[in-house]
Amino acid sequence: MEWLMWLKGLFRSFRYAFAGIAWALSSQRNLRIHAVATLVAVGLGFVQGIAAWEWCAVLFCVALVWGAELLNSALEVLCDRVTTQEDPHIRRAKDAAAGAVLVCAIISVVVAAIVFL
Ligand SMILES: Nc1ncnc2c1ncn2[C@@H]1O[C@H](COP(=O)(O)OP(=O)(O)OP(=O)(O)O)[C@@H](O)[C@H]1O
Repeated sequence: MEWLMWLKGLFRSFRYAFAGIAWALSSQRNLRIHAVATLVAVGLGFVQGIAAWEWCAVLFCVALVWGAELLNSALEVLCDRVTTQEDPHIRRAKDAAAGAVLVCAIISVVVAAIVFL
């Protein structure tokens, strides 16, 4: 029955992860923008009948941006738990995390232009 406990633990960690995504989607405006961009990119992919390597590039960018935004959201929550007072360290941490999202988003726009235009 050890494998059953292992499976239960696995499903529990999936549930936590989905809860994190649901929370971020409901509270983070930028993630909802990424969700719309993802639907547009996947829709365009089907309409244009893009090649397998183009799907790989598009889906990699989708994962990159969603991952960066989710980590950015996690960091924002932690920062706000530390302090909501003006603090230069918090500002740098939040700005750097936002910068990571921006880099991923810019690269994704370039990849989308290469694949779809
Ligand atoms: N406690 C703080 N001390 C100093 N600067 C802060 C603090 N909290 C936020 N900031 C500044 O405000 C910016 C926006 O922070 P905020 O927590 O409002 O994120 P947000 O607007 O939800 O960002 P995002 O659009 O990336 O989700 C930060 O990048 C940082 O420059």
